[in-house]
Amino acid sequence: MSHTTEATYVPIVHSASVSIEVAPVIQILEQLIEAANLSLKLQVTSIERKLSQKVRQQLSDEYQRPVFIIDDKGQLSLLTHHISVAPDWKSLQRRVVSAGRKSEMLLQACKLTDQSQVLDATAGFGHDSLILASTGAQVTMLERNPLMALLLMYEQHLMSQQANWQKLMVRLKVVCADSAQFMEALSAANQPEQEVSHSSYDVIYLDPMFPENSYENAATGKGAKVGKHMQALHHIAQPPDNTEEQRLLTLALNKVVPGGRVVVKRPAAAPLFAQSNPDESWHNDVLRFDAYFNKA
Ligand SMILES: C[S@@+](CC[C@H](N)C(=O)[O-])C[C@H]1O[C@@H](n2cnc3c(N)ncnc32)[C@H](O)[C@@H]1O
Repeated sequence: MSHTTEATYVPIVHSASVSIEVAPVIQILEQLIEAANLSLKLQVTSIERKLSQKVRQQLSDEYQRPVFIIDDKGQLSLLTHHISVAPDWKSLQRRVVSAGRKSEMLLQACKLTDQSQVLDATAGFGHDSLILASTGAQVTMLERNPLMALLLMYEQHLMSQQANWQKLMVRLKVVCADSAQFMEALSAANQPEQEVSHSSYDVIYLDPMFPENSYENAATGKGAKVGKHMQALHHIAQPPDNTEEQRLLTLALNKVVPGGRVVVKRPAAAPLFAQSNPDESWHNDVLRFDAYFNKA
C-alpha cells in the first residue's frame, strides 16, 4: 500500500559502547523502510550510557513517544511508556514445533492445511501468525502501525538467516496496511500487484485490541494480567469501536472463500465481536476464539 503522508521521524537509540556494529542494522532497517514504502525516517542517536532499565525509563520520559532501541546484543526493541518489547520469535520455537500436533486452540478454530491461504488482519508481534504458518499455510500479515510493521519485517529478515527457520519464514509476508482498506482493495483493479497475491483467503484471522481490563472476570474483578507485549501495544493501538468491528467482520466474511471462515480472538468474557453470534466457539479460562463461516 503506498503512503503519501509525510514521514514520521522515529528516534533509534543505541549505546556508544554497544558490542556489535550498528551501521549494518540501520542499513537493513532503511532498506526495509524503502522496500515497503513505510512513512518512517530513522533518527539515529548514540548515547554514552548503557541501556539499563533505568536509562530506558529516562529515554521513554525524555522522548514521550515510541523509540526504537538497539541493545548491547544488537537486538531491536520498541520502547514505549517504560516498556521495551521485541517480537522475539525464537521464544516461540517450542510452540511452533508442537503446533503441528494441533494442540493450539487457535489451530482448532482455524482448521488449516498446508494448502491454506490465511490473512492475519491484525499481526501485532506476529506470534499468532507464526503458529498459523507452522501448519504449512501461507500467511499474509497486516499491521497498520508502521513501527510495528518495521519490527516484524526486521524480525523476519533476521530469522530468515537461521537455517531451521527459513522454511517457515518464506510462508510469511508482512504488509503495512489497514486491514479494512486492504480487504476493500482486494478486488479493486488498482491494488499494487506485489502486495496482493489473492482476491480471497481460506481463513481471515482477527485479533483486535480490546480494553486493557477485558481479561477480568466481571463478577470477581480478578483475572489474567495482560503480558508485556500487550501492555506496550495498549499504548500505541486502539480497540475498534462497534462501527469498525462491523466493517471488519463484513469485509472479512466477503473475502473468505465459500466454506472458509473468519476467526476472532477475544478475552474469554469479552462481548461478541460486532455483536455477532459466531457459528462455533472455542475457549479456555482466559481466551475465546469465535469462528464465523462463509456458508455461501
Ligand atoms: C492485539 S494485537 C495482535 C497480536 C497478535 N495476534 C500477536 O500474536 O502478536 C493487535 C494489532 O493489530 C493492529 N491493528 C489493529 N487494527 C488494525 C487494522 N484495522 N489493520 C491493521 N492492523 C491493525 C494493531 O496495531 C496491533 O498491533
